[in-house]
Amino acid sequence: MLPSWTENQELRSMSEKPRLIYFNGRGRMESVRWLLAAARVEFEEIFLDTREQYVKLIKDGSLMFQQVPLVEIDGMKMVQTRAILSYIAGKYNLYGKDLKERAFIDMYVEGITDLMHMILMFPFSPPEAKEKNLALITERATHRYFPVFEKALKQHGQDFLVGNQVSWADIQLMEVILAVEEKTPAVLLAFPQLQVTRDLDTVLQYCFH
Ligand SMILES: N[C@@H](CCC(=O)N[C@@H](CS)C(=O)NCC(=O)O)C(=O)O
Repeated sequence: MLPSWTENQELRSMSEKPRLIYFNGRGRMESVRWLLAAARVEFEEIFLDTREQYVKLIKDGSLMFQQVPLVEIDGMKMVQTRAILSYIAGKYNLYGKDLKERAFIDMYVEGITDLMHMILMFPFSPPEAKEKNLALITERATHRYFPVFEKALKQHGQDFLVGNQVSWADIQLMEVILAVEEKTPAVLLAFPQLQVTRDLDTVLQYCFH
């Protein structure tokens, strides 16, 4: 007899490709896709198209908090985006060389996540709040978040934020820069360092050398 879907999950071994289970959209899974791509890890995706598929995962006990993203990796069923990302960053040497570098990566990533959260929530804004919320994203990017990264890159004198190699923070930064630019195309005009980072070649050459 063929194993059930749940049993089948348990049979997946450490050597198999990570499997990403989420809705067919960027959302909270997009950073996981970016980070795995930066680490040159191939992955599989399952898109949840129906509520039944999602409810089945809950009934199977696959979703610790009844929420996705779910990532099956190294024999684990991981939920909570931050936990998933930090596992991948740690595993693939994208999480600094010591605790202090890690602390800076964490601070940068948390700041980026706060900005990204505003972008994720934007489509759910009621029509009358859209303009105001878009203006707030641009204002926060321009005055609170991007200046921090512009200064850090300038002072550091490297193409990456922490230490002397690419990290999780650089990958998340690229993702958020592109996401804000998608909404406000001229947003990088006052940030020359970030324009360099946005140029995929600059950071990704460290990932794909
Ligand atoms: N803290 C969680 C939040 C996950 C979350 O809110 N997921 C949404 C989809 S993006 C969800 O599953 N919502 C269903 C629910 O909360 O019942 C994470 O970062 O992964």
